[in-house]
Amino acid sequence: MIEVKNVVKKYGRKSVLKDVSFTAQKGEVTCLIGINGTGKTTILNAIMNLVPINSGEILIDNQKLSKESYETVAFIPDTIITMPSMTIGQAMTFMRDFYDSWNQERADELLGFFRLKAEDKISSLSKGNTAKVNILLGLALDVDYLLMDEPFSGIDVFSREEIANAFTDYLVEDKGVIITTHEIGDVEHLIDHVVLIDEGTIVKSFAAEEAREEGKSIVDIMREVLVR
Ligand SMILES: Nc1ncnc2c1ncn2[C@@H]1O[C@H](COP(=O)(O)OP(=O)(O)OP(=O)(O)O)[C@@H](O)[C@H]1O
Repeated sequence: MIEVKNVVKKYGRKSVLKDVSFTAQKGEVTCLIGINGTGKTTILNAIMNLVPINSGEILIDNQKLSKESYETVAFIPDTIITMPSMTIGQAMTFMRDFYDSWNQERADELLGFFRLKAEDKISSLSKGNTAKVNILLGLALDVDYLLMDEPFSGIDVFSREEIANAFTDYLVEDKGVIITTHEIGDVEHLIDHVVLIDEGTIVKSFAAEEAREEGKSIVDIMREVLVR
């Protein structure tokens, strides 16, 4: 379980995260949802210790952040994470050489699943295929937790569906996944837990199943909570 407890982050005098607390369980997809600039990326950066926090605590499986706890987490930002001059195959080889947790069999499977070609150069890929490569590189790591910043942003509906299918497939297995998004629409069926964030504050946190049982979509609840 990843526990974010009472996290405060300021840039200068501006509070970007104001007492943020939530948990993300293994085996579940937790989605941080909020409009642009509301603090979602900052939360992922804080979990990865890429930005220092002012106060609060982040625990991964009850452990404070350490070299060991990081080996159980992979972070996929919303930008190209390998050298654009590489081919997909070269990027996979790079990852294999660099990470002990690289799972070549799963990587090959994902390549087929996303219908990507190993010989294609990363710089020549469409936005959707670039996102798929990022996701492939993250999902091929045998880690317990996967953090993904805006994996569906700006991607056409067909690619979004393919990516969503990878999440519901055995490929994600029992990983704990945290994704951020501002466009929930057609991917809401793959989400287990929703954390709504507005201006650096968690305004609601709920199981997606609860909403479904009440006959509401996540978008309905977002409207109720965020539109004032
Ligand atoms: N390095 C920085 N210095 C100053 N302010 C920053 C810095 N990084 C982020 N911010 C501010 O923190 C706030 C939250 O940014 P963050 O990127 O976490 O939001 P977000 O919800 O991920 O937005 P988006 O959906 O646009 O990616 C924004 O107001 C942003 O301008």
